[in-house]
Amino acid sequence: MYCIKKIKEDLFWVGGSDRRLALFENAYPIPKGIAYNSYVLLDEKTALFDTVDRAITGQFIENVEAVLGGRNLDYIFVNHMEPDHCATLGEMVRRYPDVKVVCNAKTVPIINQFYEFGVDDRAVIVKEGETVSTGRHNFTFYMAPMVHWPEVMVTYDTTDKILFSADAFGTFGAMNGNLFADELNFEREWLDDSRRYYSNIVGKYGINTQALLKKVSDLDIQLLCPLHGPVWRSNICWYMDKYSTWSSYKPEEQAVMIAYGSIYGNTENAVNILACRLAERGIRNIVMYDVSVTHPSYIISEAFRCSHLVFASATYNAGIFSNMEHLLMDMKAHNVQNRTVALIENGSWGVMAGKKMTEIISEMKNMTILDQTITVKSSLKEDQLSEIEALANTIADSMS
Ligand SMILES: Cc1cc2nc3c(=O)[nH]c(=O)nc-3n(C[C@H](O)[C@H](O)[C@H](O)COP(=O)(O)O)c2cc1C
Repeated sequence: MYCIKKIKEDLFWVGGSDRRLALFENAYPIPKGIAYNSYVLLDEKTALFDTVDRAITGQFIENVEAVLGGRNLDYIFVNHMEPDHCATLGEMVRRYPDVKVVCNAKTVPIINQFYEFGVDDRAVIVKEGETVSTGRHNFTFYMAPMVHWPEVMVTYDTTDKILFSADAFGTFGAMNGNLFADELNFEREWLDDSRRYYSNIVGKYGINTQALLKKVSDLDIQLLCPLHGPVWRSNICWYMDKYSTWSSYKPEEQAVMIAYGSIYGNTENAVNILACRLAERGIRNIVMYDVSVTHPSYIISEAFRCSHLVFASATYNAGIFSNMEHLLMDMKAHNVQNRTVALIENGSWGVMAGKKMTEIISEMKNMTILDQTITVKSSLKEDQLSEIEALANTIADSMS
């Protein structure tokens, strides 16, 4: 049976959710599932805004058919050609053989790479600022390269002030009946997953995201329709501000995140003591992660949130404990920058972790590494507690 939501008189959500998928992009855990949004407009011409992932094909086809109610599909607007949004494009073309595909020039070769149907004859190729009309509605296009593939564009409905924003403003999380963000406690229940989605999926492309935000900043947006997660009809500026902070790599909060890699527990013991000393200096809401337990996507997301990062690692085969090394390389790849960093290293015969961590972090932009790296030799001793106190003082001072 179809499962659709009416958004406006003539606009319907025809997407669906997957709560079985363990890893989004076969990389990122999604314990709360993922939604694939797609929208049908019933104007003088009918239009479909993007399609969905293969996993929900059956539901999607029923939804589109139900909304169209026997009408033909005239247009498919392709804002993004990643398979989680285009896997059912071929099937739509097969079912609606006269459909025109509205896309930009960069999209055409990608469609032809993924599909055999040959889009050239049916493509309506649009450029920045051009307009396509479906009757009452007029649509203008803004290119958003690398947010988060090169062909991405966003589509603005100048009639009803709706922005179809592709992957921008998306989030992990299945839709559980409430389609609109104002029906959810977004800040409490969704913001962390939204940040984790942005930082891991698009985070590398902050400059591109900033460019898109600039382009859409003058638009009157009454409705924000991303391809994942809830639809926004209020508080849109608040959410865009979050995107602005994340994409400019500014810390969202003055806060401390501690990540440690420990085999036998002595490095962990050192950061536990440091966290207690930080708390005594009035630092609240300290977060701490064991890099062997917590998936890096969560820690990267926290690095986008927090102003101060502490990395503590045992030495491992003359290098960094492997999970910590992986995390730091991942952070570098995601362009984490503008943070204050403190380091703790540990080893039993040739301590190398601090030097190696410094090398990786130094290659990241504008990272201030405090010159108070603490070296633990196997286990922390009484006479090193003053070093921990001193590091806690430095971190606390740099936060005020
Ligand atoms: C596989 C392996 C490789 C190690 N390689 C080194 C090394 O190259 N240099 C060193 O000083 N310690 C090395 N260690 C020892 C640990 O770094 C050291 O015991 C440290 O104190 C462990 O801290 P933890 O209690 O937080 O796990 C290695 C340990 C393991 C298990």
